[in-house]
Amino acid sequence: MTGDPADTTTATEAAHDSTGPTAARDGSAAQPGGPDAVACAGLVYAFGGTNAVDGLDLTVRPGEVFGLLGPNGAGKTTAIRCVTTLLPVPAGMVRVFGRDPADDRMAVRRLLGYVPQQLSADAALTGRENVTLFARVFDVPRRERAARVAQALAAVDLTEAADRLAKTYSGGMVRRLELAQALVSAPRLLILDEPTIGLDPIARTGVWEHINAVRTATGMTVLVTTHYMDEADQYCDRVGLMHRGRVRALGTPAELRHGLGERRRAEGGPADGAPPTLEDVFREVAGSGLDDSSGDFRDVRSTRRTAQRVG
Ligand SMILES: Nc1ncnc2c1ncn2[C@@H]1O[C@H](COP(=O)(O)OP(=O)(O)OP(=O)(O)O)[C@@H](O)[C@H]1O
Repeated sequence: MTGDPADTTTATEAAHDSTGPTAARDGSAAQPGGPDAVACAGLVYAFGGTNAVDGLDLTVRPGEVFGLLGPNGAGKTTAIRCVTTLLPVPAGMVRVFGRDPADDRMAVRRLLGYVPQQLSADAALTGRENVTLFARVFDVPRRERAARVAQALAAVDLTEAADRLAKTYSGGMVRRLELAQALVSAPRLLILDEPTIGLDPIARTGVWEHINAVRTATGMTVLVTTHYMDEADQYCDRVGLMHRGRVRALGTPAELRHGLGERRRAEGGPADGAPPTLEDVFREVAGSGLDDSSGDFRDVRSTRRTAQRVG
């Protein structure tokens, strides 16, 4: 995650960057022949003289769960911030369901729900109050609000805990509460930045199960960033392996793993060697560029901060 001022996302800001719950607002599950959920071509974003995103080409198809993978500092958060309109697009192209954020920022924002790495829930409010706040910010009609909030909380299994203060929640519950906040306005595209960072394995599974259940129930598109290759392998339809600002390999996890297996066989590798993992694929595409020096102090510090606040 970054250290720029835009990162100090408050609950209201995050609400602003997010959009809602259950069935997508316009009933839009994947539309055959419709525009891609996200399309980026040649996207570049620089901090000072360094290109954090360096010619990113990326397509997320309607209705899929797409994982953007990469180590600290790969440029995932910066790319996502361009898609969510939090950062301008200085060079290259970004479209969200065919819309250009530069033409109509608010129209793009209304299409998406965003759960940033930073805390977007208010510890001093109950779960229900937190989700209601987002429902108000996103203009969920007053007469529908209570039902929609209850529905979003139920979708993430927080009905029983809904009237407890968020500060009494576990890390996994906080993450699920943030998911409910993003779902309450029924977005077409749900964007999650490191949704499971800092969670224990059971809580991580719980978060993914809820993401998948919501996707199945609504057909919404999900774009998720993660460091965890095993999670992406298990839960994402397709993944993009990002390194130094660009996607270096793209496909379903199985395609990428099998492709590496084929290359190893063609090069005369041991026939009985362990089948490649997604992490092996990543190491291959990143080559010598993937080592302990990936990311800088800022990246590691922000990751730790995120892990601490949900842990
Ligand atoms: N505000 C900033 N000022 C200067 N450099 C920045 C800023 N934000 C990010 N960077 C740099 O841009 C690069 C990409 O950062 P970004 O946060 O997009 O990566 P990431 O893949 O999301 O990493 P993480 O998983 O740690 O969040 C890194 O080298 C980072 O240090």
